[in-house]
Amino acid sequence: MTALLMAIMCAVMFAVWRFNRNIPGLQAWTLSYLFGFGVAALLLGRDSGTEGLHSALPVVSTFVCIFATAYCSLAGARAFVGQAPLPMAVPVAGALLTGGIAFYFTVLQPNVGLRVLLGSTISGALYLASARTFKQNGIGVLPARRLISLAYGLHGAFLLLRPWLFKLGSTVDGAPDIASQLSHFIILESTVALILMAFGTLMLVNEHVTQELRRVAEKDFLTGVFNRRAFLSLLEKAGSLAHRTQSALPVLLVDLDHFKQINDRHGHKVGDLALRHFVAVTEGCLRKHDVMGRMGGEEFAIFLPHTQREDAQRVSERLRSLVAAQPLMTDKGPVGLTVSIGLVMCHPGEAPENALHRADQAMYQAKQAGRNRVVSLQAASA
Ligand SMILES: Nc1nc2c(ncn2[C@@H]2O[C@H](COP(=O)(O)OP(=O)(O)OP(=O)(O)O)[C@@H](O)[C@H]2O)c(=O)[nH]1
Repeated sequence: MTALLMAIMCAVMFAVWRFNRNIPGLQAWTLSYLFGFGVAALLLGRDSGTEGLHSALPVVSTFVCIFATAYCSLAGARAFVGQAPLPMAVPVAGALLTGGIAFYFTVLQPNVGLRVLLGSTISGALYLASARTFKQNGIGVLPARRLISLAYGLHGAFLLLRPWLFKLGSTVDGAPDIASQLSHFIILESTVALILMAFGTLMLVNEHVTQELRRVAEKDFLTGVFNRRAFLSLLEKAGSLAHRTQSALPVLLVDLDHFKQINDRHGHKVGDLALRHFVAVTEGCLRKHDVMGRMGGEEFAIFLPHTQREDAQRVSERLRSLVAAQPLMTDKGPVGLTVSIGLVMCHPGEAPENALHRADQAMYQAKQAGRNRVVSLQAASA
């Protein structure tokens, strides 16, 4: 039954991976289930009484497959949360060590207890490391990470305890019966843990796809900042929050100067690079909770929550001078950029579109006054 379940989960994981190859970690998790199926098939061989598992090769293979199952889970977790892959030497050394332990305690110094203790400790530690990887990366906010981290953690802890359960079982009356029941329990536990992990993995896939869809719907493809629609909706929310506290919200409209000339002189590709460069410079100048969006073409809007007019004025000036001081470096030399900025305060109760319209007027005045400057409009006209 376990082998059948593993085969089904393996096929499901493979199908999911085949259609979602860009999801980090999924390939490693699919491999993990493949090795898990290998373990179940090898154990099935033993249950049906084949000769094989009495010799060293199947025992070594089972141990290496158990190690590979656990290692691929960790590799998947690391890839999913964006950590660098471990050097290839780590899994190779781990597989050799596990295989060596299995061989040594099967052929040279037969000792099932020590063999199981060492093998379980290695894979238990790997599952705990997988749980820790998710715990350190957003477990609090994302339910899929909570589930998979719990499944990895519990399974890891159980693997570490397993040899001691056997030891305890062997000291009570009716030891052979207890050992056999423990074996069945262990297989049951592994099956349940692997099913939970598979559910967790599928939920993670769902989380990733949902985040991707949200990103595509909300973000500007070229620069990665919010698109116009998403920016306006965030501005509306921030505006109503500011309305509750009766505070004004600074809104900036930033337009790159003579951008058409950059495209004409250096080509559209350099124009695109210039837009990205501008966004990078701006993001370096803003705080974490400031929000930026691309309104279209070479026009961007920014709002600065919890900021007074004087501070917003300082931020605008700093942004203007930073952009002017940091040209885009290309193969053919630096390409200078400047921006014209319109700054207004979105007053409590004012519609975001109206504030943006006023910021646009301020920006237009900055253009008219010679560009590369900030114009701040004082009062709402609506
Ligand atoms: N490379 C690139 N160019 C773009 C993009 N979107 C809009 N543009 C170009 O941006 C230029 C904007 O030109 P204009 O509206 O005349 O403005 P400008 O040249 O910046 O002049 P001022 O705003 O008056 O300083 C046009 O040539 C558009 O083709 C884009 O995504 N990539």
